[in-house]
Amino acid sequence: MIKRIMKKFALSERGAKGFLWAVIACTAEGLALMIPVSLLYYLTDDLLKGAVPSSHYYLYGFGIAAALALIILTNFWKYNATYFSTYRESGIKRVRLAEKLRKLPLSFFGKKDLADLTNTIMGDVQVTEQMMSHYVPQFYGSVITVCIVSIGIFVFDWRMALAALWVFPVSLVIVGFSKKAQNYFTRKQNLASVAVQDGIQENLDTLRDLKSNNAEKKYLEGLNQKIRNMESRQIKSELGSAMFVVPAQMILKLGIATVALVGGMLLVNGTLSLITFFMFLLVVSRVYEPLSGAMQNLAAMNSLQVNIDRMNEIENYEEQGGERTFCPKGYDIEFKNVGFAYNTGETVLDGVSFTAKQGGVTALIGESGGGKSTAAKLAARFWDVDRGKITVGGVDIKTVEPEELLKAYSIVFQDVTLFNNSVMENIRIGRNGATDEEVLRVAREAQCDEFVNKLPDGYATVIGENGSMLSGGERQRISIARAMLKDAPIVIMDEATASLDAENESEVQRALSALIANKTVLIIAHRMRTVDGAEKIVVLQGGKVAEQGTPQELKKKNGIYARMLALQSERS
Ligand SMILES: Nc1ncnc2c1ncn2[C@@H]1O[C@H](COP(=O)(O)OP(=O)(O)OP(=O)(O)O)[C@@H](O)[C@H]1O
Repeated sequence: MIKRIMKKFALSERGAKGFLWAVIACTAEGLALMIPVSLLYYLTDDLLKGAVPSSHYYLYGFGIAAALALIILTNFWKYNATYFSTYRESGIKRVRLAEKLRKLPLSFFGKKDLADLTNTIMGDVQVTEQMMSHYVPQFYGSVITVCIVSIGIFVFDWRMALAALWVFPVSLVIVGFSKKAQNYFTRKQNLASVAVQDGIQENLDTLRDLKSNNAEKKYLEGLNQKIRNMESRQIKSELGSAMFVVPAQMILKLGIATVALVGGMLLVNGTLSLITFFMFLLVVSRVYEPLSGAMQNLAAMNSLQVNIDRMNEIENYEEQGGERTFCPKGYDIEFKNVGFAYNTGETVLDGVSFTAKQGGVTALIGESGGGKSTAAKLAARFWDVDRGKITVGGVDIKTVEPEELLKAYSIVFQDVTLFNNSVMENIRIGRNGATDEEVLRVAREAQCDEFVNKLPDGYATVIGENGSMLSGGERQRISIARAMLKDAPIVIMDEATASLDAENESEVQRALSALIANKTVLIIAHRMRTVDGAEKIVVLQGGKVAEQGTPQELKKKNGIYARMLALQSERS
């Protein structure tokens, strides 16, 4: 049972137990609320007989006190079981999802956009939290309460019980039928709202380009259309829910009418006592309430499965696994007949084989789109290869847990990511726990000192979101300092010196040569000047290795590299 609850509502074992407990608490509260009805029944019976016998005074007094105490206690229990356990579970869920995202391969993020993922971690968890605390246990609790009360009232009078209870199966069937339609509406509504979030985020990210291309107006028109579409989806979803909820609630209310009608007829032909009739009127006035309330949120409750499915999609996605230990024999990186395609299915690398030797620089060059960045990312297991293998020191990197593997890598990306924190902390990300002195040393070596000292608070200056206060070259130097601090045996650089002016570049190059001594260095370069000192050059063209060798060998070969070299020296 616990396993089924865990699966149905995507709960942890503790959460499933908490949910079961919450349903029991809601049932107990529903039953406790029936005690005053029974007391009223006996009291009316006494009054109809003439007077309340004095021996019953204590009974009623005790009954009222006990009913009150039970109602308060079960209410408190319900509150505790539903709200507290759900909020605890939501916390666990958010952490679990975030933890899972950390372990997912980048191929997953290629399929999902950021707005969609944020929507799942924040939005879907919040909807589930709201439903699991306010409506779902209450719904199940009220259904169980009705079942228990039904047994009781059948014992009293089966004819009246039928008149009172026929409405329950009918309204539950309507609820059941609406599920498919509700799921459809919710899915469409979710897609529309993710499109709006995406649009807003994209608008903010690309504001500068939109303005400079005078494309803002056209973009905003598109965004307005998305917002209108979301509005219309929301209205359709509400209408779709009302179409089922209103009839189901009306049918529930019909139960009171049929009790009055059947009761009146039975009273007239003398087969029903007045007190039983009165008791049924009391019961039907109470027993429909919780179910009718729960139906009000039927739409959200029915569509809860959509939210749960979206969370499960993340939780069930296959992680990049592997050993938690990485003991290579040296750090040579070897590509062996590597083939790879992104989610789009188009082959990006095909039969790529080369070795990047430890203690030397291997430069990847070639036409734009030739697969250089892809090869570098595969070398760090950002994606797994489709064919062939990549080894580091003889160990297939597919067999090593990515977090463990990346401890051996320092990576300087072309598009540097900086955090809205101080320069000092932005560099320290390279090695958690590095002392201020160590950070200052690498910052000096990466030529950061001069520009950082001009900032208002030096190394303590907070540099804005993604380093918005800094120039491209400055951001890149911070990222180089980070890599230096990490001091890992493998260095991957994606045109790391692209944004530096000539003077800075030669200084950073000098610093880089200190960083890369006796390391395996894979550098993606567009400028031939950067790669002239490399031990090996690999030319990638159309996803295949077109040439490889030392710069001298390739110059002699008079092929692609020689042509690129000639072209660039012509330009400069
Ligand atoms: N995340 C991705 N999803 C799908 N296709 C991608 C992705 N990244 C790159 N590609 C495609 O893979 C091919 C190789 O891209 P890659 O970035 O590896 O080339 P590159 O040689 O580094 O190019 P450049 O010199 O312009 O940076 C290109 O056709 C590109 O469109």
